[in-house]
Amino acid sequence: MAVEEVLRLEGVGRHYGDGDKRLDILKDANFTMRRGEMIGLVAPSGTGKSTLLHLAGLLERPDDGDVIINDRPCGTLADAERTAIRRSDIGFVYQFHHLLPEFSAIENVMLPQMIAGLGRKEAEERAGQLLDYLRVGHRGVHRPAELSGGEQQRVAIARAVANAPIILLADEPTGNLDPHTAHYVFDALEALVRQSGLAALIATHNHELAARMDRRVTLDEGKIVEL
Ligand SMILES: Nc1ncnc2c1ncn2[C@@H]1O[C@H](COP(=O)(O)OP(=O)(O)OP(=O)(O)O)[C@@H](O)[C@H]1O
Repeated sequence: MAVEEVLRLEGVGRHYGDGDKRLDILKDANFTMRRGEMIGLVAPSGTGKSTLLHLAGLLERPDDGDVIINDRPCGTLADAERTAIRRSDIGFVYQFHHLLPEFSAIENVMLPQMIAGLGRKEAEERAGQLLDYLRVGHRGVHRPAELSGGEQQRVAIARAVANAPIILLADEPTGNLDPHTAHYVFDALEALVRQSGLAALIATHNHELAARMDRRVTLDEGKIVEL
């Protein structure tokens, strides 16, 4: 694997159900993502975008082939090892923020760092910097319910990168926002990805946002195809 490659799907197959009910979502799917790349995943509903993100993020295992992260084949690793790689190397952003409602914005960004072993002071400092960078620092003491949709998503992005992952996987991160806010949140996400050198795979139905990414891929009969 070339040095800058951070993620590779090699001959990945994934199906649900068996017999008459078998649904092949991915079939011999191949894909490579390099450091610093921002890739749009644009495909019709139900074709397997979330499945692909779950496989790439080690939340699901492929039925065939392998997912290789930073040179490490992950398909047959034990659950504990997959969880460790997921925690250190991968950040997730979803359509809905999934922030913990009983914690403040800054605490939501501190928690993954403290779970990873960082002290409270250091975690708070990094969380504050990230929230400032995403222009939501002034809302740090507020709980998610007190924030706007765009602010909630910016906090969720800060949380996703809190442990400095190498890969960011996002499933419709602006899908729940009005067009203006979607652009604003995407601007913040893009700036962060560009500044940190992360590799990002972002599923979106928004063609304008997809056009701003370095590459676009789609799913076609179980294959990952460049657009
Ligand atoms: N656990 C499961 N068991 C059976 N079928 C499933 C399961 N998970 C997903 N599917 C099916 O696999 C297909 C792909 O689902 P997936 O959620 O990956 O699509 P998607 O492209 O992300 O869709 P959307 O854009 O609507 O979110 C769908 O037809 C879905 O119904």
